[in-house]
Amino acid sequence: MTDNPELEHARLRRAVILGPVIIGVFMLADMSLLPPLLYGIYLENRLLYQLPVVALVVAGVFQKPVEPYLKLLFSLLLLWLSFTNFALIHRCWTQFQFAFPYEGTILYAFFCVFALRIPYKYTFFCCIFILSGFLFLLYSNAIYQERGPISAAFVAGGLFICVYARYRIDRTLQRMRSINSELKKLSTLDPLTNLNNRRALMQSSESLLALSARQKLSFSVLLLDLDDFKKFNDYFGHQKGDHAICLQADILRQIFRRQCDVIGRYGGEEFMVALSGMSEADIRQKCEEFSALWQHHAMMHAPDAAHPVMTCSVGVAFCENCIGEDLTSLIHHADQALYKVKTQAKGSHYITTLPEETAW
Ligand SMILES: Nc1nc2c(ncn2[C@@H]2O[C@H](COP(=O)(O)OP(=O)(O)OP(=O)(O)O)[C@@H](O)[C@H]2O)c(=O)[nH]1
Repeated sequence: MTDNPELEHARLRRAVILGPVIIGVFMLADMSLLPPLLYGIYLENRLLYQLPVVALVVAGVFQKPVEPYLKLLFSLLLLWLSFTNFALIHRCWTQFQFAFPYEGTILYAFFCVFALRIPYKYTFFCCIFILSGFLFLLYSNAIYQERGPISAAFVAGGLFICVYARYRIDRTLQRMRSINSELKKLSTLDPLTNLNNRRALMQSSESLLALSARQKLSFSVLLLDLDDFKKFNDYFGHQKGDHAICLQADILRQIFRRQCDVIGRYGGEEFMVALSGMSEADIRQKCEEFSALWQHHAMMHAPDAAHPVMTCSVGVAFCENCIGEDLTSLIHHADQALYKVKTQAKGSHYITTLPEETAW
């Protein structure tokens, strides 16, 4: 199982190419067993009815527009191969009283279901059709005579194994996928706020910085830290503290709405935002909107805090041209800017423009 659809598709192409090779090998084996009288109808069946369809399917697998229909295509291929095989068995019997072997039916099913990975539901319906076709063939002609019932049981058993094994494989894959996505979520999300955790935040910010440098866009790092949060926690308790942290996350989501904006929890009550392609004036406006939203919520603060309601300080490192900048140094500049706000005017913001020149 892989999450890479390109790799999966390449594997499928290799598997489907294997199909005609296997049919070719079986043709050689069949020809060595068949009475020469049957060569004509055998070759007609394989070369005129089966191989051209297999070749069409192989060609189809290499066409992008066919990709969404591959499951259906492989199911139709399985039905076609099985029923043309039944037609051959029928002709060999009615024209020459020769009981052509039926085992190929099971091999076609195994190949299409497991190598070409026809999903369980498609497999189920295909196998019902194939088994019905085989039973009809068997009981409308006395091809395998007294071995008829055991042949029917063999085909039914083979097809049942196909359906059941495919069902188990699909279920296991489904469970693995959901466990995988759960693990991915756990490894990238902060459980309290559902924002990026520090690891994911750093990764996404690094990618955004690289992209901004390539596209010659501006890049900014914002560090946001709730003011006097220790006092808030001490006065109202940790649960209320958690509530304030979640509100901070909600406010950040409301302010930084673009898909490319990276928001995450940097640690404790400190958050970080990485923005691309925004002017210094845009950033300033965002910081003001952010403070205004905290004012709007008017969350009561501890009596000994700097402000009567909860506020948040913001330190920003802004660079118009971020080619050659590295994230750690930008975070360091944002942290210094935040320190200035904390020591001089909690609840406001400070922007450090790189190369350095500062503005309140
Ligand atoms: N409730 C809660 N508190 C947290 C969490 N993470 C960190 N804290 C608290 O956040 C507080 C941070 O305190 P400080 O770093 O001293 O900062 P501060 O009190 O906000 O002071 P200034 O930053 O100078 O305004 C500590 O009391 C931590 O226990 C959390 O997930 N939940």
